[in-house]
Amino acid sequence: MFDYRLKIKNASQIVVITSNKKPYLIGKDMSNIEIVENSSMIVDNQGKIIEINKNEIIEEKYSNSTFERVIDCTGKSIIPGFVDGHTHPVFSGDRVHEFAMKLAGATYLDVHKAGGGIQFTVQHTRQSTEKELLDLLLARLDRMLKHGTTTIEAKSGYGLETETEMKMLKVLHQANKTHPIDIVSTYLGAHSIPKGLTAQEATDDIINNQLPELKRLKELNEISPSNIDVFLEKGIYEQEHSKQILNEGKKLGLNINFHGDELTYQRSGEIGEELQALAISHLEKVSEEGMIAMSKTPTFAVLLPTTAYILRLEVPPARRMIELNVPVALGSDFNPNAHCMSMPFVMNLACVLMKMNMSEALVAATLNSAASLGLSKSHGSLEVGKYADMLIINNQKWEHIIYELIDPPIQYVIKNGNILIENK
Ligand SMILES: N=CN[C@@H](CCC(=O)O)C(=O)O
Ligand SMILES: [Zn+2]
Repeated sequence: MFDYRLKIKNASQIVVITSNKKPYLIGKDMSNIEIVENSSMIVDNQGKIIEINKNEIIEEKYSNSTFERVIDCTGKSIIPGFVDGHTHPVFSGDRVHEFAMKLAGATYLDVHKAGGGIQFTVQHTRQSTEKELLDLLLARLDRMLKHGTTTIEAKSGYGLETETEMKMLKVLHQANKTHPIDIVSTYLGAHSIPKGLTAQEATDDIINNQLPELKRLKELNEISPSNIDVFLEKGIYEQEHSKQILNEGKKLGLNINFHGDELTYQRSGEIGEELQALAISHLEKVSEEGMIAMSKTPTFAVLLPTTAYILRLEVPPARRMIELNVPVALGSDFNPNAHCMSMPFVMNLACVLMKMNMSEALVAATLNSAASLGLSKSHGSLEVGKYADMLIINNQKWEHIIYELIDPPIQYVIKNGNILIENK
């Protein structure tokens, strides 16, 4: 047995984000991240950071200690592992044919109304076994890890009835036990109105059938959802039904974390404050009042620049949100519509399309996305007592993770102090 699991030495920069246990950053603080230069780090045998300090101090203090692994980070920089705040990774069947339709001019709702989109994925996912879905998910998690993601939020939502929704939550529960990526799961039975039902009938099914089964299986420890979600949208779950569903979930102890104001303005920010939502995703069409409401709760804005990019939509007003002190997080929105598993690409889009600066994008993809999942006590920054989830970048300057498009220089992916990916 070694004294410690890992020593990182001689890093040009360790981007700790913050060192005073702030649960998340807002406003100008998002641009002032903390970086410790010419530094080293010690990780204990539980995978937690016990010290980050200047090279000389660590060398002297731990000169008689033994380490399972030592990595010389001369000329390299270190950032926290990414926390992807919004994904839909459990599904079968791809939708590459719809990508062609959209390139030819079809909108998301055109495809949806023609029976494609979510409905297409629902048909395929209902037919897949738990094992098939788990295998697909594990392969996707491996790909996310290669891009530096160490924690994700992940939704159900391609079942729209009790059996398949619970199957998806079971798959997420199993994957969380077997895969190194930490998964925070979200119940999204209200992702679309199932074929043949009205919105009222679908709402009743969720409240009377799906949520009671969710409660039962959660008590049996077969599933572990932390959040409840709805797709609050015109012609899908509109305001009254969304509020009813979210409130029922809240009664079961789930955090409210929903899709809002994506294609049309639906008072999402205002509803978020009313229901004390933890997070709202998308927000392309949010109002000024909605943003002010979100800053009060506070409710995290989980922004998904891949959606606007793929669907050629307006981007959400990230700059105004930051000015108004709304806590801003980022997610890949990985799903069969926006097939993106790369948080470096998401951060690049956030900078180029939404005009965030690189520090803001990094905070949004680490500490703030962890906080949007209630995890920032243990994840999202490199602070003493937190898990050593981090990426070693093969460059002295951490910004290369955003600047180098497509193939950024991630040399190591480390989770709980264990080296999971080591590139030459
Ligand atoms: N907008 C709703 N849900 C997903 C898309 C899901 C799908 O098209 O399969 C999203 O966040 O973009
Ligand atoms: Zn989504």
